[in-house]
Amino acid sequence: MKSTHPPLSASQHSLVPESQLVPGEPSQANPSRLKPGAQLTMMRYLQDLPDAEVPHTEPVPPRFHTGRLPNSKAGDGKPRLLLMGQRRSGKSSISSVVFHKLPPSETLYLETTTRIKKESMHSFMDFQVWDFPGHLDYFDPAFDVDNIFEEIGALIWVIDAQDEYLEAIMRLNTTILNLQHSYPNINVEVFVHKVDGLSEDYKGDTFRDIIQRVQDELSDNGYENAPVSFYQTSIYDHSIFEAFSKVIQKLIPQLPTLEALLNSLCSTCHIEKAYLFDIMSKIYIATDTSPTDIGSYEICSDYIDVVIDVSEIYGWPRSEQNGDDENLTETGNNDAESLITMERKGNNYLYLREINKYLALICLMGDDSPAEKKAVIDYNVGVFQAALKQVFPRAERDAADAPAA
Ligand SMILES: Nc1nc2c(ncn2[C@@H]2O[C@H](COP(=O)(O)OP(=O)(O)OP(=O)(O)O)[C@@H](O)[C@H]2O)c(=O)[nH]1
Repeated sequence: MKSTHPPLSASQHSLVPESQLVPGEPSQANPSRLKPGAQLTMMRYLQDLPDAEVPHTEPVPPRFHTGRLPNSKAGDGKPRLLLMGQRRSGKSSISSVVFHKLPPSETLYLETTTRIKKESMHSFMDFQVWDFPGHLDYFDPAFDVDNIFEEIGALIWVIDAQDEYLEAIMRLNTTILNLQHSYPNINVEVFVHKVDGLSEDYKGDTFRDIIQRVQDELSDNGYENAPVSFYQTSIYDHSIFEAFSKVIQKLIPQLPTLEALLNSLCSTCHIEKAYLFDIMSKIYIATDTSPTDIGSYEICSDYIDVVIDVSEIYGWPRSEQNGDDENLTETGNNDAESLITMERKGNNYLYLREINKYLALICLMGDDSPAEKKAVIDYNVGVFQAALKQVFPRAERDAADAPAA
């Protein structure tokens, strides 16, 4: 079938770079609404300003995604996530729900953690999750602080929003200040947790109050730019997965490349939103740069569950071959089990394609994406998959080495 759509290319950009815009001339995409006279007066006014405010040009270090692990000495690409916070704030529940698929209601029976629980996760990248008991003071001289913080990717601090949180904030502030001193690059991710039990108004107020208290303390100590982020989370909805997705994304050096590839795929195939999911945890490791809403994430995440359930019943052992180009099938997908489904859900088409053992691509398409385009989408997703192989060669190799599922 011949198609008029060009194949996907990572270097496709249709936007005019900002540097090519002539200053003072309205761009075609955004024509000035000022009349020529008014524009002239404004130009003169700006030129005549004796002391126009000059923006601060000192290079600001990247606060969030740095393209490398914030604190990995060994550089082995195995980040460590630390879960810390007060007792009963929900740390073990989070780890069990996200990484072990424990139904949220069963976290009621989890026992309190008494010693540091270390778990290794093997997925598209290997990482460790360390669950800390709530009562420990990690900066006590009895602890080897370097051993704990030396190679971490992110510190996730869990605050129970349904409980008194002042003490939790005090401990968080002390921890951040200590870290700023010795390990300023560690991402601190604050989960304002258990928000499911709060009314909308109270939830917003609590969230703002916590942010304000932490930021005030940091700026009082001269750390305005500390890499601290805040999320509202609950294990009873998708918010915990979405928050974890954002935490993990900051640890993926290839993120900008993945986003560029997904952007190209979306514009080439008229896809509204594309997510690259880690199948095991349902964390999305990248999405295109169009605005994300929790609704589309929820649809995609539920869809993965359905596909996994169905493939457990009707799946087949994947090929052990590491598909060379000449062996590729028409869909370009010979080396991993592939599952393609188009389904109408509301006004959307959903498209899922297993990219390798660990990753699945899910695309949301609007009403204007008729099923006839599927061949083009298949082709472009095949190209995307080939590009991904170069970005994540390790994941592909492991997928091929691993015993058939
Ligand atoms: N409502 C609500 N309850 C939660 C949530 N997450 C955890 N919980 C409950 O909080 C309680 C404590 O959870 P744990 O995971 O044991 O807390 P922890 O921080 O690991 O506690 P320690 O091991 O003592 O440090 C459990 O009863 C969970 O069911 C949440 O998102 N919403």
